[in-house]
Amino acid sequence: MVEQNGRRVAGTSTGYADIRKNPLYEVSRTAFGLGVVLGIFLGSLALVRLKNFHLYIVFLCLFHFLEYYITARYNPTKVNVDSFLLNNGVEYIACHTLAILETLIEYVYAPGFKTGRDSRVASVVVVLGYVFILGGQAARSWAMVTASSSFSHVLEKERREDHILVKHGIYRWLRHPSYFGFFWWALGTQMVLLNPVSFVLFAIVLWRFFSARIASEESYLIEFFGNDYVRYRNGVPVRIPFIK
Ligand SMILES: C[S@@+](CC[C@H](N)C(=O)[O-])C[C@H]1O[C@@H](n2cnc3c(N)ncnc32)[C@H](O)[C@@H]1O
Repeated sequence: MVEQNGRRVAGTSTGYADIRKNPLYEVSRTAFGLGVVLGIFLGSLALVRLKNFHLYIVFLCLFHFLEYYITARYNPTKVNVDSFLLNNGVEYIACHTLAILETLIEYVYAPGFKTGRDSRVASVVVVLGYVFILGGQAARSWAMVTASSSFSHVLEKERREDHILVKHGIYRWLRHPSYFGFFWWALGTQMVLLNPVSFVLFAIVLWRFFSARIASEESYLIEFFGNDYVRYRNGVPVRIPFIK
């Protein structure tokens, strides 16, 4: 934290964003685009039957906006246009495209099922889905704020000077809170959409991804922090099923 015009500003304590990696026209265009899509889907909510689909798009826009915003605010030296995570790999785009297709196709053939009005079980799944989305987003954002300059969207393979082992805040209860948040957030999106096929697909793709990612991330963290990290790893769970 540093003082700026009498205000405590968290982000600037670690330096300034590199303007060359954050072309203003591109950042403003992307943020504007996300805002427009969010506005259209939120604004038309009252007019449509498929409300959960509209809310899914709203939460998707909010997620991508927050990825950039929190990085810019709390980790400014690492922020760049990719921090929106809109280019989050082919699998990510394919999964969301399939999820949208599944929603629309099933809506055509089983509109009652898709709107969740057919059964009590469906209503419970949808409510639980919103809990996962909100809880997952909160965990991810909180992790990014807590870890600040130790957080990076790209896996660090060499230790930087300002990289400290984070064990406080949400990291006290969860070893990989941003992955935990993303995992449950993404499953929550498929629950509110009542997408059985995409739910299974998301679970498999995300589990495989995070299982491999955590294994390689932890081998670097042990290299960086030695026994401190081993002790931390032994005491704090991940809370993604079947990942120790
Ligand atoms: C995308 S961030 C994810 C952080 C963490 N895995 C999580 O889910 O909140 C990846 C970077 O965070 C760093 N990292 C992960 N856990 C850390 C911790 N407890 N303290 C400091 N850095 C950590 C890794 O070195 C990696 O470069």
